[in-house]
This record gives sequence, structure tokens and C-alpha cells, in this order.
Amino acid sequence: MTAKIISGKELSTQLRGELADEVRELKVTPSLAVILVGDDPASHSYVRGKEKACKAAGIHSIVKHHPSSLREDELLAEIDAFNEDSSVHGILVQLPLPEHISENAVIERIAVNKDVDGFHPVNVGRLLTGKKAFTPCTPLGIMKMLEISGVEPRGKRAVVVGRSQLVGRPVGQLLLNEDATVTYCHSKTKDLASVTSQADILIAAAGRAGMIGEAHVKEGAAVIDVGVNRVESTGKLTGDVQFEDVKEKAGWITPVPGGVGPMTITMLLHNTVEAARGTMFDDES
Ligand SMILES: Nc1nc(=O)c2c([nH]1)NC[C@@H]1CN(c3ccc(C(=O)N[C@@H](CCC(=O)O)C(=O)O)cc3)C=[N+]21
Ligand SMILES: [Mg+2]
Repeated sequence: MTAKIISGKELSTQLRGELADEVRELKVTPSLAVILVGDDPASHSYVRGKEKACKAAGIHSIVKHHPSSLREDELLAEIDAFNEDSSVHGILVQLPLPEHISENAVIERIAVNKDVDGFHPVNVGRLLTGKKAFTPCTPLGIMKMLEISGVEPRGKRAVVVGRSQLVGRPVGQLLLNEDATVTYCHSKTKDLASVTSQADILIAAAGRAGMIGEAHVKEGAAVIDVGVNRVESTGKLTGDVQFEDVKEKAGWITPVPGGVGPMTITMLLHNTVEAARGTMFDDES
């Protein structure tokens, strides 16, 4: 079987166009504050991507740049200021942060109703208990890609490789919420291929270039590649999946670049529009 390629780039073009239409209908201009600490080139490149996408969708963005020497209390004070500022609807602190800053402390400081990354423990807990919540952008993008491909999670076996707070854990929850049978694999999993080769839906989110080969994949499976690994020699982006081999066996596959990455940014725009509407927590029980 030759897999259908799910283009996150093409889907993003469509969805961002629809979001731009929604933004025009809103009474307020959605506004996103992005905080970037340090000079990691990849982080800068992602933040530029977010800025460009906001602009194209009619979303106002404010990008604050800080040297890696920024103190934690200074960063927390800036978050407080954005929390207080009613013209700012979404706040995103680009991760990773320098060693001397606690990522948990930073994430917990962001107002729950401005947490467009969906990383705040209250949003995480709401997702777990099946309430409306800001949902992390990469997992949301993955679910959208499955949906448009007609891959219905209900009753299927889904295997998630990777258990990060940002991607692995939440995408497993979303799949579970859609009635998939979910298994998590990670670095301590014995005989990885024996588990992943049972997956109807395989999410590769371990962050290890090319770790998923043909032997890991069931014939006809939907394979979603979340890897964003930089090849040192060429500077090129490569996934966790051996694309050329796996695409001959899978039913669906996402490319890197042009797959999950652009969808992550699209879902950030989606969450920012949702934050600007301000109705996420209206049906509070
Ligand atoms: N608070 C926070 N929220 C995040 O959502 C977040 C973060 N921190 N830290 C880093 C990761 C990574 N991430 C990506 C977003 C877009 C692409 C993306 O657009 N990738 C393009 C290519 C980009 C390129 O070539 O540099 C693609 O795959 O086609 C990739 C990775 C968001 N993250
Ligand atoms: Mg740190």
C-alpha cells in the first residue's frame, strides 16, 4: 500500500483562511503575546513563524525578546502584566526556557483563560475530566489531521510513542476521549516494534530522528510524525519516522516538514481566536 500523504501545510492554508474570516467577524482584534527568552535559533524561527501566521490571519501579536540572563521574577512580572492587560487575549512563553527558570512556575503564572498553549495545570485537568479547555496546539492539530483524513479513532488501537507533557500525554487523552484504545510507549518500553505494529493510529512523538521504521508499522496504519529533529550537517528538519520506507506500508502518513508543524501554528491561531471570544469557560459547572 502507498500511503495518502496528509499535508499539514495545505490543510493549514485552508483553516487559516477560515480563521481570518472568523477574525473579521469579531468585534475585537484577537491579540497574542509571545515571550521568547534566549537566542536558540530554532525557537526564534518558530516564533517568526507564529508572528507571520498571526499577521496573515488578522491577529495582533506582541513579541517580547529577552536575553537568556533574564531572571525568573522578571519573567513572572511580565506575565502578570499581560494577565492584567485586557487587550491581550493569549499568552505564550516559548519553551524551552533557560535552566535557571522554572518552566512549571512560568506556566502556572499564566492566566487560565489566556493559556493558548493549554499547558496550565487547570487546563490539563479540565482536559482530563472531559470539560472544555484550552488544548495543546500540537495534539489539536493531530486530531484535525485525522479527522479530515476520515480516520475515526473510535474502537481503534492508538499507540503514542513519547510521553511529554506538551504532546504525548495530551494527544493520548484526546484519542481516549474519542474512544480509541490508547497505549503509551517510551524509552523504557521493551520491544517497541511489537507494540507499535499493532497500532491503527501511530503517533511518533519521541523526538528521535528516524526511530520509527517499516517494522514498527502495521499495514494500512495512520502514521503521524511529530518529530522536529534538526539534522546538524544540513540544518534540515527531519521527523521521527523513516518517511520513504514507511509510506510504502502505511495507509496515511504526515511529512516533516509540512505536516504537524504548520498545524501546531494553525491551532495556536485557533486558540487565540477562542481566547478573544472569551467564552471558553462560560458553561462552567
Ligand atoms: N510554548 C510553546 N508552545 C509551542 O507550541 C512550542 C514551544 N513552546 N516550543 C517549541 C515547540 C515546537 N513547535 C513548533 C511549531 C511549529 C513548527 C513548524 O512550523 N515547523 C515547520 C518547519 C519550520 C522550520 O523549518 O523551521 C514544518 O514542520 O513544516 C515546528 C515546531 C512549537 N512548540
Ligand atoms: Mg528550565
